[in-house]
Amino acid sequence: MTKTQQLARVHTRSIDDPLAAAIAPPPDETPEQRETRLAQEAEAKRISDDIDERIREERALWKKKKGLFKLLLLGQSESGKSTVLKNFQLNFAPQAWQEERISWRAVIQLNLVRSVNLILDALAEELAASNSSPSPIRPPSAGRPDPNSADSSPTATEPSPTSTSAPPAPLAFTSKHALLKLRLGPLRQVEADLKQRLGAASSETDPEPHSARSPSPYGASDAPFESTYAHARNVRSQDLCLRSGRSLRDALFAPQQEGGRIRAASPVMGRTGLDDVTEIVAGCGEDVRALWEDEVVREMLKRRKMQMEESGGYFLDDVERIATRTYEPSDDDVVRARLRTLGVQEYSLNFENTGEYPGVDRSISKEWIIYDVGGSRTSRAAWLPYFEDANAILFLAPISCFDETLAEDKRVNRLEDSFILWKSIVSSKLLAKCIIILFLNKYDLLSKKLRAGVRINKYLSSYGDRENTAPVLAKYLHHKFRDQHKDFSPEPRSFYGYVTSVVDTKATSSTLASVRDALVQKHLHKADFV
Ligand SMILES: Nc1nc2c(ncn2[C@@H]2O[C@H](COP(=O)(O)OP(=O)(O)OP(=O)(O)O)[C@@H](O)[C@H]2O)c(=O)[nH]1
Ligand SMILES: [Mg+2]
Repeated sequence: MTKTQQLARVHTRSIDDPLAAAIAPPPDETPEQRETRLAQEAEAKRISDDIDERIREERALWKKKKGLFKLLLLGQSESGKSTVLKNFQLNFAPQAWQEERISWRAVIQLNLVRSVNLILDALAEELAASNSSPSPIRPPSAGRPDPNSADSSPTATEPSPTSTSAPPAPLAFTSKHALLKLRLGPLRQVEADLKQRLGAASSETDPEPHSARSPSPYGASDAPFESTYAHARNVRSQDLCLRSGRSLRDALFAPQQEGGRIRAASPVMGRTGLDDVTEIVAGCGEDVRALWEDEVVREMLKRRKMQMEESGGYFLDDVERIATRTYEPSDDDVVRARLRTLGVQEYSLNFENTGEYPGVDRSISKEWIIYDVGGSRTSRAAWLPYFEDANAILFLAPISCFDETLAEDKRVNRLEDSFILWKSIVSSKLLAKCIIILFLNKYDLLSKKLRAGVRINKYLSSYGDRENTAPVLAKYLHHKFRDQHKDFSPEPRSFYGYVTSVVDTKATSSTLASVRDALVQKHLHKADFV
């Protein structure tokens, strides 16, 4: 057959066969175009093979996971779920923990910088207000003590704002404060760049759309999953997806989402690279310390009720250690670092160097799957699909929050929200066979708050005139949660309740050891009888 006859046959076939026609190269293709086309086809095939391979891997993993012990961490946002996950790794997979510790540096830097910028925002407002008032800012030497010198305090020469009912004296800002604000200006760009690098999880909240709210926070149903489930269409897709990670870093550092596709957190930053960030933060260390230790700034924060020490990712007291060029996070830093969880994060915990339980299936004693979830109200619809498969639930109720409201809905008291969630979990038929463990968390913050004079019965009238102390409130709440567990569980089951401060890694270590023992024993016991 001649070349012309061959071409004619190809042409005829392509007319007969629309698929062949669609994929046939253009008749007038140049050698360069052909090269580009072949390269594109090879790349498309590589991507397709990759996807097939990933599907095969996922299937194999899923088969393997079917027999594994699955623990679900549940509770409202900022209750301490991810902190518990970190404690699990610190205790039971220390080698993996050490390998990943350094990756937390950017999160800790962001936590520190975010706190500084919050203070600077407040300072900027105050300075703008005092500039427009009749008594403008004074230079530090204008007859007033330097607020930074050890033996002087602006409040020492002024009546205390709380001692009389008269309006408090204006805050004694000086040009030093304006200068600090100016010199710490670069931290705004650092915050923006770190946020860009770490993705959506690095922003604290996304408020619920008003349209998703009923007049009462939970409507008539009293079931947080159902009411939020109904609003699932309003939820951003990233709040509903599962991200699995074999490492803690993968599980906690949520990748960014773009048009439904997951993109790994970019190693390339905005205007400042990671080393530049460390450099800038180190350069600002001295000024951050001066700002944080300044008496006028402290008074300003007090008047504005900004309790920096109680917010997640509090590192201001550690600025001297963190704002250095050679900073490496300690175990405690990583445990205290705050990064919001988006969607559901799957983490596979391989117990290193821990004793086997004699006669116990290796899958229960050596490897668990832990699901860490985003706790904000809009994220809760994503929990439901994991209920069916869960062997155990660890529920966190932060008990220091009796006088606080949810970040996503200021009308809802946080303790009340925890009770409603707890009730719906213990009464869920899907979870009837699940072992449920309760952590009454943030006991350290509760003690601090009560020592500072906050009255419990002002927020919790049922508390009556019981002693206004942390042990008494913890016991009171323990009984309340236990009673709900007893009254609403679809079938009788044991109650495990612990009072915890999960940022205290030493105390948490022994709690987790007994939790693990209880879970393994209970799981086996149940397996014998089903
Ligand atoms: N002082 C103190 N801080 C705690 C305790 N538990 C958690 N925290 C801090 O509270 C913040 C929130 O904790 P996370 O573990 O991130 O909370 P979460 O439940 O995972 O929150 P979401 O991911 O938003 O659902 C972090 O900065 C923790 O360090 C505690 O017992 N005491
Ligand atoms: Mg979390």
